[in-house]
Amino acid sequence: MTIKKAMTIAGSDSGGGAGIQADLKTFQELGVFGTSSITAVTAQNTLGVHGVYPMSVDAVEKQIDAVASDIGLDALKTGMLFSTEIIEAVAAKIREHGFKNVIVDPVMIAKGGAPLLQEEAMEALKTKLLPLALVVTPNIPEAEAISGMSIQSVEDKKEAAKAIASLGVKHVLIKGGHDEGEITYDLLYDGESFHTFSGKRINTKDTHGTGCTFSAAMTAAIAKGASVRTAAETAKQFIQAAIEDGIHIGSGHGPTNHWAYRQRGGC
Ligand SMILES: Nc1ncnc2c1ncn2[C@@H]1O[C@H](COP(=O)(O)OP(=O)(O)O)[C@@H](O)[C@H]1O
Ligand SMILES: Cc1ncc(COP(=O)(O)O)c(N)n1
Repeated sequence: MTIKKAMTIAGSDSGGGAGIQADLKTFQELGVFGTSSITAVTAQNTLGVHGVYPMSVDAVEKQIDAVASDIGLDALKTGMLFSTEIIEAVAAKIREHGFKNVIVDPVMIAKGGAPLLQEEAMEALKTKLLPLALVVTPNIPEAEAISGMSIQSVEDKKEAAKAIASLGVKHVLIKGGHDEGEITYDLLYDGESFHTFSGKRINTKDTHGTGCTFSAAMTAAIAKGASVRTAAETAKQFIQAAIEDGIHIGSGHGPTNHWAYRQRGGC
């Protein structure tokens, strides 16, 4: 049996619901061996972010090199990258090692409002990292920030997806968690056509780490050889199960249930 491998380059969430922790749990549940390069340590729980401690560029680079030179990877995702320097270092390492299946989750702000990406780092994200990505998975505020457009309708979402694709990323998946309505719609643009993934919106406050979990599930599926579209379908099912079968941890915005998808028979 050949084990497929995925790497996450992201921040650590001490509360276990988002960041590196969410990514590794998701990789594990989908049968993929997970590795990591930690970009920042956050002191975080379900009530919010209590501290952000970025790693040095050297530490981020060495973690990537250590994994690449020995273990290798079939896909990699990025999450919280925090600064221009870290983004530039990660982009350079992606090019140096020739990593192909790169999924960028452009994490900017935690649900409680704490910044996880410095404002001035947006330019490096757009010009250095996105051109190397197979997929980028912004939520609606992130898609607005990257495209510079306001998103009020499905047509706006499509225009924003096209604008983001023009930065050089092959697939744009705009997540619909921040929309309103009984159904969530996630929109995938592959440079030619649009495809929508929908699910029942769950009325819950426990959505901490949904974006990280979604992009990690896509990364695991792509590591196993799925197309971007099939990977998005898997990720949608994974996150739907994880939100529906909530585990109610902590007194604020709790994490989702990473076991749920496999317990329902997915793998
Ligand atoms: N309340 C909810 N019920 C069902 N699905 C949700 C809910 N909130 C978010 N999702 C789904 O979770 C995934 C992450 O979405 P989103 O919340 O937009 O990302 P982020 O965590 O990056 O802000 C998407 O597939 C979205 O449709
Ligand atoms: C270390 C870290 N990375 C990412 C997020 C975003 O979480 P979400 O997926 O809920 O937007 C977070 N809160 N903390």
